[in-house]
This record gives sequence, C-alpha cells and structure tokens, in this order.
Amino acid sequence: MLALSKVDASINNIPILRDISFTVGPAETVALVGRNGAGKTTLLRTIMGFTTCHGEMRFEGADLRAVDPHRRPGLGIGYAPEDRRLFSRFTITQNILLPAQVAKLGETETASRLERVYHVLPELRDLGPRPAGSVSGGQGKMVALGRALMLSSRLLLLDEPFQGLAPVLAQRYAEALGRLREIDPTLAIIITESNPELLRSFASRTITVERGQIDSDASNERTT
Ligand SMILES: Nc1ncnc2c1ncn2[C@@H]1O[C@H](COP(=O)(O)OP(=O)(O)OP(=O)(O)O)[C@@H](O)[C@H]1O
Repeated sequence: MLALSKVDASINNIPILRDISFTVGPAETVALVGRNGAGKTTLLRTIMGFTTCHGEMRFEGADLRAVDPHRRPGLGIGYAPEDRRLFSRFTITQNILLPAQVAKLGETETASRLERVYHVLPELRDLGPRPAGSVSGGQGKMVALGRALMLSSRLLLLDEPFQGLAPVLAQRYAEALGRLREIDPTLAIIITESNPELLRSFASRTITVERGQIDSDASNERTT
C-alpha cells in the first residue's frame, strides 16, 4: 500500500532523513519508535508532503510525490499531527468536518463518515458544539484523531498520540483504536512513540528510527 524507497528528506535545507526504505501493507499497525529528535515526525510529514524529499514514495502503486500535499488526504490518508493544529475558534464538530469539506465530500458521505468517527470516539458527540479552544490537551488529541479519521479510509498516521495523556485518557485512546481496528480491519496505521514498550501490545511491527535512518524493522510477537 505504502512503499518508501531510499527516501532522503530535509527541512530548510537541513538534511534530516537518510535512505529510508520500508513498506506498509493493509491491516498493519506499525509502531515508529525512536528517541526525541530521531526523525519520526519528519517521516510522517514527509509522507504528507511537508518536507523536501528525494527518492521514491508510492501509495497504492502510484507516485505519491506527484500528488500535491493538500490532495494527499483525499487519497484516504488521515494524519493527526503531534501538535494537533485545531482551529480554536471553530467548534469541535467544525474541526472534525474540515477535511471532508476540503475534499469536497457529499453530504451523505460526510454524515456517514462522521457517524464512523462517533462510533470510534463516542465522547466527541457531546463535545461537538464546544469551541476547540476550550478543550483540554488530552481531549484535543481525541479531536485530532476524529478529524484524521474523516478521510483515513486507507492509511492513518498518528504522531505521538499518547504523549502527555493522563492514564485514563491514554486508556480511552487505546480503546478507540481497538474499535477502529474492529470496524476497519484493512486500515493501515502508523503510530509514532518515543517509548518502544508502549505500542508493543497493539502494533504488529516496530520500525526504529535513529538519527534520521532506519535502525531496525521487526515483527512484534504479540499482535492485535
Ligand atoms: N523546522 C525544522 N528546522 C530544522 N530542523 C528541524 C525542524 N524540524 C525538525 N528538525 C530537526 O529534525 C530532527 C528530527 O526531528 P523530528 O521532530 O522529526 O524528531 P522526532 O523523532 O519526531 O522527535 P520527538 O520525539 O521529539 O517528536 C531533529 O534533529 C530536529 O531538530
């Protein structure tokens, strides 16, 4: 589904990623781990088209680099960035609906995708009318997941979703991912995390990044 081959990426002419090659297939949950500053966020941003990169990136067989960054979500790729990037004056629901509007989805399709989001994250139904600026950091992570789910029919990229979450919210977030897996078994998910142990239980595979390069890529013993 997603295949990177010898990808180098830089930000403001500073080389960050070197010689990145891996593939992710449907139904895989991949943990992308590495120390702070290893390059995990940059790798997700490269897939979304926000860095200068060289090498080959293919998505469902087509050249992903030829697709403008703002069109990549429309291919079925959802992205929840580490810093959430919610529009604080918009309501929670408006934030969640935004990608659907940008992708010009029809009303019926948008409504059914919103129902899918509520199935995975029931608490967002009640939070919906509140301005996004009024929710806690942890709740904001749930909203960012909901927004990413609107278009993630094929691939979901989550950047450090557990960082800074109180244990109760982390548990709810993990349960939400479990519900997502149940209703969408073929979705591919890539989750970044600096603590490799945290994702071992529900990721089928762990890719370790160190200083901008892939250090290891191995299946996990326990899978979901
Ligand atoms: N805008 C930028 N300009 C210059 N260098 C950057 C920029 N963004 C990231 N970097 C550098 O790229 C490297 C990789 O950063 P990245 O954010 O991808 O790491 P990470 O593995 O996601 O780290 P963390 O776990 O702390 O989020 C770091 O050395 C960082 O300083």
